Amino acid sequence: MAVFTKVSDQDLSQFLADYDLGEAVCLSPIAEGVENTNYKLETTQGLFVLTLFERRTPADALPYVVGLMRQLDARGVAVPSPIADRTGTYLKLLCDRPALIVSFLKGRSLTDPGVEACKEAGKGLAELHKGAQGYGGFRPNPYGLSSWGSLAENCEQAADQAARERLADILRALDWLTEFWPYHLPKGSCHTDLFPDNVFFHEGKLSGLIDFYFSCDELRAYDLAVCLTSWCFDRQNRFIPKRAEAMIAGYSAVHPLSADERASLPLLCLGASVRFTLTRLYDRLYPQEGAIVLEKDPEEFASRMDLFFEMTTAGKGIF
Ligand SMILES: Nc1ncnc2c1ncn2[C@@H]1O[C@H](COP(=O)(O)OP(=O)(O)OP(=O)(O)O)[C@@H](O)[C@H]1O
Ligand SMILES: N[C@@H](CCO)C(=O)O
Repeated sequence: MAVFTKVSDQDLSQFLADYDLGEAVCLSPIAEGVENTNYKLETTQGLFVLTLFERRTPADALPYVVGLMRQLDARGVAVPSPIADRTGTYLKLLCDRPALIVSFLKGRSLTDPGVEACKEAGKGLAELHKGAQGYGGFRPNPYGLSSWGSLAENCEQAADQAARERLADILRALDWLTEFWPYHLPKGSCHTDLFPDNVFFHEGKLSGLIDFYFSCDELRAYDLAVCLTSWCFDRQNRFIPKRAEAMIAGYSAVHPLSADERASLPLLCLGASVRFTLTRLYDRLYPQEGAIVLEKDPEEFASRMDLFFEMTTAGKGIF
């Protein structure tokens, strides 16, 4: 359960006084997530999500995120609608944290998505990329390639023996990535964290994309690689090529994917698995005091990193 910051009834009623959302009925902590504090907020006018942004989501990044969500929402992509207060302000302070209210979306995420769900997710990502076209904001990726070296150094400073061994693999992968990163591929506003837990399904159809707080300008094919790396493994952590095939087909049906982008996918999947191994390792080595949070296992992505390293260095395609 990710609750880093507790909001009292008094804090909440003062906060809500600026909005046209009626009176608070119930504020309940949300049991998923590792990054920010999330509450389900019920008011006399309906259901919402209240997010307080924590250490990986700095206040100066949020106008980009909210602007992107508003554009996607306006273009009919299924994302939560940001809610403004009476003065038209979306981002406010609550308990000394930047805070945002968004609409509550229907549906549930899948814990073990099959081939059809992977296809839908590929389509959903492509709709997001299409809907983001022309967005005027700019945010470099705070957790992109250029950040991985210093994240690894920070991890090294607090590493135990097991972490040290993994860091050696990470550094080896980083050398490869630095040498061959395909900077020339097309960029756009990307989600960069579209894991299965950030995609909702309702009655068998994709019903919502959430958690835009890492959104930034990135290679679009890297965004697809994040999805491949997080959706296309089974519960035993085995890569399922049919899921990857369906996801790429779903994406390509909505948004073009060049031969060059496609050929770069194994390397970009290696990058994505390095990113998530590192941030998970960092969170394990530097836990936040007083936080209620379910730790995510760095090994899950470290073994995916091994697989994509092998694929990339052997010059194999994604299947
Ligand atoms: N708009 C929404 N509508 C309904 N439920 C939501 C919404 N936003 C978030 N949630 C719920 O809150 C949970 C956590 O949200 P979110 O993924 O944004 O948190 P996080 O801490 O950033 O997590 P992550 O570990 O994925 O980065 C989601 O898994 C979902 O159950
Ligand atoms: N989706 C990420 C958390 C956000 O950094 C993970 O599962 O590690």
